[in-house]
Amino acid sequence: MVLSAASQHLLRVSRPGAWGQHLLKVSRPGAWGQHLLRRIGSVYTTAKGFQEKEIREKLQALPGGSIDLVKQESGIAVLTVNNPARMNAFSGSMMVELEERVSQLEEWTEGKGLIIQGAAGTFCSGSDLNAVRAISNPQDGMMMCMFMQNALTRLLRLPLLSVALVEGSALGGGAELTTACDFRLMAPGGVIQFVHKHMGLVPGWGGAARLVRIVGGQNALKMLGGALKVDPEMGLQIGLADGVLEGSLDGSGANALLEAEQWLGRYTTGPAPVIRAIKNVVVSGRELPLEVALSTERDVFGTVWGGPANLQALASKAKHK
Ligand SMILES: CC[C@H](C(=O)O)C(=O)SCCNC(=O)CCNC(=O)[C@H](O)C(C)(C)COP(=O)(O)OP(=O)(O)OC[C@H]1O[C@@H](n2cnc3c(N)ncnc32)[C@H](O)[C@@H]1OP(=O)(O)O
Repeated sequence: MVLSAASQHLLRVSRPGAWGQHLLKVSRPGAWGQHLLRRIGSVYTTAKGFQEKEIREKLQALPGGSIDLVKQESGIAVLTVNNPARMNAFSGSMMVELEERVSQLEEWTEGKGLIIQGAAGTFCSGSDLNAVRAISNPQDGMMMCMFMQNALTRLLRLPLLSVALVEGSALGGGAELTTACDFRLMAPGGVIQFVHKHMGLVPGWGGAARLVRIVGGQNALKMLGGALKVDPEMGLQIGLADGVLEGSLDGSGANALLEAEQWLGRYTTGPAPVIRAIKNVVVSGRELPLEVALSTERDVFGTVWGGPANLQALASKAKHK
């Protein structure tokens, strides 16, 4: 089997066994998520021609809106794409803020889940077209593309179970953002649409690569080639949507967010180290070559075997003579 350069790199970086010694020294299972991210690292680095400092400064100079993050005691964080005057389109500074929020979440060792929503009852209409015009030259466009691919890849790799709560429109880069979550929940009337063809584009934030892995090549081709408007019914049918919400009775987003938290709660109830370990073994199974994934799974197993949750479960299930 011919391994890609990336897989060969991964095998070198994470040769089976090497992680075992290192990970067994890792005291806090939560730290494992950071370890995995560090060892796999960002997709693009300076060594690969990515001039992060320069593009970050250029994006920062394109203001508007915000990316708001609330980390709750429950272990579920809520990230809000907040630019309602522009249908929550991403300004340049919002792209920088997204990366900063991902960094905060990478350091949040008590976290178990993440819900991403848009402000004012709509999700996100992609890049702010005004910002896009300001960086429409090839060099800046490629750097923005790499900046967002790095941020969204790290988002999907977080040791948190993540949900995109799609109310209203998720268009272009907004559609791509939904694919950087583990799950998508759609509210009645919600639409996910890869409008890139209408812009003379293809996805650039990694949305095509992730979409193929979610819905398969044929469905991805139809969605991109036809710029299909995926509603909740179609989303369920093709596997893009993992659930459809009852919807807000009063039109506010509050009920939808509560519904999404209740849905996510089915999968995040339990000790944070165990929930985070579950996401980590799925990330490695999803992204790493089999033998590396197996040894990674063993290493993660080693961080919870005999841990507080395991010992407590054993004690409670011990057969009392
Ligand atoms: C790799 C990602 C890719 C890239 O970076 O190249 C992109 O994401 S490109 C952007 C792709 N997104 C779009 O093409 C969506 C553009 N917006 C729309 O189609 C509509 O606005 C829609 C369907 C989201 C909402 O339509 P509606 O009629 O309900 O509202 P308006 O169109 O009147 O929008 C209200 C207000 O928001 C402004 N707006 C909406 N989307 C954007 C955007 N992406 N960039 C900048 N501004 C946006 C719109 O201009 C209106 O502003 P106003 O000042 O009131 O005219």
